[in-house]
Amino acid sequence: MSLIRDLAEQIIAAHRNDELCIPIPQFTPSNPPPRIDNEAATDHYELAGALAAIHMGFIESDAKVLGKAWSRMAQGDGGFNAQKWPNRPEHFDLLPWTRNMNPNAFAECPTRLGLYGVMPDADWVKRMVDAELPTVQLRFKSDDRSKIRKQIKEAVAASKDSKTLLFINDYWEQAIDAGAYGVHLGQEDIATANLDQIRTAGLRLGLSTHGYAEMAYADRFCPSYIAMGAVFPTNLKMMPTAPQGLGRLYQYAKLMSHYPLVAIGGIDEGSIHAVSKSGVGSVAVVRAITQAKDPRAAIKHLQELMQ
Ligand SMILES: Cc1ncc(COP(=O)(O)OP(=O)(O)O)c(N)n1
Ligand SMILES: Cc1ncsc1CCOP(=O)(O)O
Ligand SMILES: [Mg+2]
Repeated sequence: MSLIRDLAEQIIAAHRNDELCIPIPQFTPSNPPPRIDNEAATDHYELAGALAAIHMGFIESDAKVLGKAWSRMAQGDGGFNAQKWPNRPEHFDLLPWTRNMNPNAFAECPTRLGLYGVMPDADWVKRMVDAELPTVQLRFKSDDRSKIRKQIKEAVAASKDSKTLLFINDYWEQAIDAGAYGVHLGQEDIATANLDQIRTAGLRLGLSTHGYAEMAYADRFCPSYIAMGAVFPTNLKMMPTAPQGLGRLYQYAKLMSHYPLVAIGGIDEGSIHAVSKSGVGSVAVVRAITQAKDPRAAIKHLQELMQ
């Protein structure tokens, strides 16, 4: 175990200043780190990579995926180098083929979806279409099926013959019926949605991810875009992981650069420039638009800052 600990310490030391670590509670005998050596790990690098990741504040599922990535990277390079960080699709065993060669790929969408407004109702969607926002999502939450249908119908009508691409959050069946451009689903939503139906209907599919394990899982579906977040704290949604921060976002964007990417969560005028520099082609915001004194002016400013 001491060799593994030594390798893990080298990784942590090499990446201390990369903004990949997020604060985690101090591990103590009564609060021990998750065990990462209890499965059939194939080599020291896998265990060391996972151990380092746990101590850098990655959740257990991400640490396991990272451990395997460290192992593949060391094998591919013919040796271990703590200064590197796994960031290539083959390190994470992502699909080897391109979208064009994958019969199960979802319909393509632009690589750069630009400023992406996630809006609470169809009236907000209309305002965004009028402001010529390139991408908008209707994220209307309700248990009332007729209200949902009406909201989706209005939002689709507003975006028809416009410059705006409209994604519908969650309600994939109604989105197909209404002829929306695309659907956005979270990881839990994938379990219950009929993805074949969405694909066959030709709708684009965006998937949420919150870390390495979810990105690797999302890749199996070859969605139209992958959303990554929350980058910063947000009070609009309970997130399954801590805010990921810019350091991780930059690594995620490098790894998934063959997909159209969307960054989301707590992004505002103060951060959108740095977020865009990660390489994502789109930045999704809620409050930066809906809580702005002048939403149109905010959109213009946010778009300028994204350049
Ligand atoms: C662009 C974008 N990214 C992430 C989400 C969140 O989706 P999900 O995890 O399914 O959560 P809900 O939005 O359904 O509460 C999103 N909507 N859009
Ligand atoms: C829907 C959603 N999914 C991840 S973060 C988020 C909300 C983002 O809202 P804001 O941009 O106001 O932080
Ligand atoms: Mg959802």
